[in-house]
Amino acid sequence: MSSLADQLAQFKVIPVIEISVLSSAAPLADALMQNGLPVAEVTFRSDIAAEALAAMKAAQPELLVGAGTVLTTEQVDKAIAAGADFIVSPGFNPKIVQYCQQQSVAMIPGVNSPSQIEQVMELGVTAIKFFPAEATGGVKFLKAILAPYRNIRVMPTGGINAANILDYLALPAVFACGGSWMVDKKLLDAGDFDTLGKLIADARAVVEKA
Ligand SMILES: O=C(O)C(=O)C[C@H](O)[C@H](O)COP(=O)(O)O
Repeated sequence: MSSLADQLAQFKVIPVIEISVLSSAAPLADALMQNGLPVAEVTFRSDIAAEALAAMKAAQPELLVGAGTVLTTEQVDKAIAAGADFIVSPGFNPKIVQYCQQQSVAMIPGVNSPSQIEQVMELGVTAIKFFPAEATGGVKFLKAILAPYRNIRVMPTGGINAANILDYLALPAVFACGGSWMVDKKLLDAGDFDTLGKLIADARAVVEKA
């Protein structure tokens, strides 16, 4: 089976979603499928994240759905039970990385320094999230910290949008970027799936140029 990074690389942009209204989950899954971006990272920032993730999988079983903002092993259990295809964390918590390895679920920890990169490498991790990408120093900083490391693949997230995503995707180590601009929370909570559908299709069109 191909690695998680290889699977995510086909989409180039991963919608990072915060769902607060459970009834939005299924139509959002439909909008992602219908507009050419069949992938999602559902953040555990909301209380209903696990239910929303399960509802998205139930509506569109082909959708690749990860759990984001996973901060505890209990959340890993919840995400797996809900049908998560992968786990993402904003930071590097060795306990969570090792727990995911024991559970055989693919996991991408967040890092933003050379020391953290070396610590994740120690655990056999080869795909990392660079978070918060723009606030940490953007493409220039990422290029500089990656220079010494050969086998690391990166998913920058945080402050990425249609105007800067191609600069990140131009780096050979970057397999995809996380971004929330095409799954805007206000539109989601208001149930405006027409506008969301257009934003999703536009995001897909932008990364096609990479
Ligand atoms: O919670 C996490 O683990 C995240 O990665 C969430 C990020 O902060 C954003 O939701 C994505 O960043 P933006 O595209 O700037 O909105």
